[in-house]
Amino acid sequence: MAVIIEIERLQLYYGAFHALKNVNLSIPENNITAFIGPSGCGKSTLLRTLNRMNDTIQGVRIEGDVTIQGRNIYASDTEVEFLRKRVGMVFQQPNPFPKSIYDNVAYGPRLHGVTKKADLDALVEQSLRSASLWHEVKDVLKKSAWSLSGGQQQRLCIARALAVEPEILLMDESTSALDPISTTKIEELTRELRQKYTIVMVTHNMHQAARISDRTVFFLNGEVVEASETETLFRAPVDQRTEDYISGRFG
Ligand SMILES: Nc1ncnc2c1ncn2[C@@H]1O[C@H](COP(=O)(O)OP(=O)(O)OP(=O)(O)O)[C@@H](O)[C@H]1O
Repeated sequence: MAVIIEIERLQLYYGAFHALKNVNLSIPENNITAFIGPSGCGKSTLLRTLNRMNDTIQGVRIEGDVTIQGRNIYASDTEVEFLRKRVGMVFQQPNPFPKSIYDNVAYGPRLHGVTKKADLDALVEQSLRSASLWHEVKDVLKKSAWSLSGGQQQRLCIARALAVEPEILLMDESTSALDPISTTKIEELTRELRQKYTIVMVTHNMHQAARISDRTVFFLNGEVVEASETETLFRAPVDQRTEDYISGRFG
């Protein structure tokens, strides 16, 4: 399977605090990769290095390489705006803009220069369809995004991320604020999306990783302890620390 993201010798410091320690990881294309591990082990930090969201945090220092399709995203000539178009992100709390449903989805394409109404209409419909939301909102596109339920808002945020046609979608605990039915919908949607996108997700919920991911990476104290096929990691972990974590002995 083709590797789309290669992380090599990655170190990340928040000031004096060493948050990621020599991370080496290959992430395959059109797969769901889940990051699991106890609170504070560096899962979200690593996720944020993949679209340079840590750049906005003061005092962060990064060493090592992250390459996406062979290009080092920390090279000085990387256009961060373009990188974030290719690597979209969905957060823990649904965060639609205080705009209409339509304008939320059209926001990114407009920013990237799409102005024709017919083109925007097509992109909005296609993105909402991909996020399994079209049928619920097609007659109320002018309504405020804030009028939607939490689960619908999160699918709208997924549609908004997809509207700029990314290759990679980062999901940071994207279901943890949702009820079980909305969670199931997003899990099913994530499985569908992987046919077209590479998905990297952080989850607190081991069962969720086991249910939907293809590969799982277990972190502890800023280090990768074990990374393998999800089925293997949960059935026959190699490292004792992985075994202790997945069997609920800590975390
Ligand atoms: N902006 C920041 N400044 C300083 N330290 C930070 C910052 N963000 C995270 N950290 C620290 O880095 C470590 C890793 O945090 P991170 O949020 O990546 O962990 P996590 O595994 O995603 O945790 P959780 O599951 O609780 O979200 C933690 O010790 C955290 O306190």
